Amino acid sequence: MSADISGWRKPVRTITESNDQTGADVTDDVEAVATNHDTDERSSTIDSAAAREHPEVAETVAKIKSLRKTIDNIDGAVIHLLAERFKATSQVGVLKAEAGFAPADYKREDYQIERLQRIAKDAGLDPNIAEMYREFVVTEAKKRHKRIADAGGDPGVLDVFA
Ligand SMILES: O=C(O)C(=O)C[C@]1(C(=O)O)C=C[C@@H](O)C=C1
Repeated sequence: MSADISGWRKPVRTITESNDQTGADVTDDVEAVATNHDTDERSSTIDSAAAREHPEVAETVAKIKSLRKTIDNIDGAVIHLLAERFKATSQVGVLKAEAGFAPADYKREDYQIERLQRIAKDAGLDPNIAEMYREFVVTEAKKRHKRIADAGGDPGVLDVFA
């Protein structure tokens, strides 16, 4: 069974391109600023074509493209780290199910919250982002613990267990 990720995608979007922006900032002067009318979110495709068509922003496009390489490297590393984290928590889920422990351990979670808040502040990261991350991974880990327990400790119920 493969994971159903359809819920993670944005629903069908009605996007219209607008070339008649009147605002003062650079993006408004650049063509192909599209607006998603479901969310009112504006979007600009920043690529080589944009740089060719708008030489006045070519330097900015080049800087963004360079930063995107770093962003892609970081995203790849984060996915690898998440894979290792979920492999470890799934093993914890099996051990908990076998021993009859509940999926959650709130004392452990309190320690994790305090620790990650401290690390985030030291690292110059908004602690709210650290908490959003923690809440996401721990909630998902507990859902998997429950699925394993409901299957009598069999991790085979998970889509991926390595
Ligand atoms: O450490 C545990 O007991 C786990 O089950 C792992 C984990 C986590 O994802 O870090 C998940 C659920 C618990 O409430 C606490 C922590």
